[in-house]
Amino acid sequence: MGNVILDVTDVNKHFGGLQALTDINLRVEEGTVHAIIGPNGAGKSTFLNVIVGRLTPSRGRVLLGDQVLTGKQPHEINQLGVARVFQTPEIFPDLSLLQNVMIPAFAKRDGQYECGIFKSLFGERKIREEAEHILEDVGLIADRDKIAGSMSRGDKRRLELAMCLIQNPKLFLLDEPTAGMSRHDTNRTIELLQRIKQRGMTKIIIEHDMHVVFSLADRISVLAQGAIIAEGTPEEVRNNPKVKEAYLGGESL
Ligand SMILES: Nc1ncnc2c1ncn2[C@@H]1O[C@H](COP(=O)(O)OP(=O)(O)OP(=O)(O)O)[C@@H](O)[C@H]1O
Repeated sequence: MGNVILDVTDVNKHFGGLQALTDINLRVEEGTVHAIIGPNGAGKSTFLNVIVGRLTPSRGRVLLGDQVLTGKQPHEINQLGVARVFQTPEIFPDLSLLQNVMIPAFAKRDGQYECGIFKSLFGERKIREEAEHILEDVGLIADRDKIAGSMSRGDKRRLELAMCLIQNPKLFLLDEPTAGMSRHDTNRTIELLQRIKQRGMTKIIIEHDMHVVFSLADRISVLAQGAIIAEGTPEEVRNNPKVKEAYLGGESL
């Protein structure tokens, strides 16, 4: 294995009596796309929430490079280079698309969202140019002055991708990036993610759509009832009988 960027050791999470994650061990190699799949309620979102600091594990440790993430606040983890797109896009609905993409760049420069935009305008032009470049990349440049809240759901999700990309994260977490999208928008998003894959950004992607998973993933981990039941290349996972069993009692992927 090359450089490990994310190293998860023995992570457990319970909610009261419910064991949502059991002894999760996962290593993600720098520059790869690692998919996490599994039936509804398997623990996928819980796992992402542990990585980004929204949930504290009951036991275990998460490292980004040599930095310990466990116990840090979400904004601290974000500052260390972890960005995430959510199932429901988290955007600033009253601002333009361009402003939406510029804000995380100011926040990264100034250390926090709250005061970033009001701080010195030094570097603003550079940030604007970068934001425009990224809007072009995600196919939204023609709409840069539109109000974000007025865009379609698919466009909002692409906007949120752009807001993460401008941070140039070390690790990019995508929670069902194509959920609710038309086939056309899904394919555009796959193309976009393939393009950004070439830049070498490490990604973890949670996805139910196997077309998306098999188009993008270098490796796949399969979660079922809070435990990893299989891990390997897409071909290995596709042919694993335990995985077929976890999905609807043997139906093939
Ligand atoms: N905050 C919480 N409090 C209590 N139980 C929770 C909480 N969050 C998740 N759970 C439970 O933990 C289990 C794992 O949920 P999680 O949302 O991580 O699964 P998932 O694999 O992401 O599912 P889906 O594919 O449906 O999004 C479920 O049984 C869920 O009900």
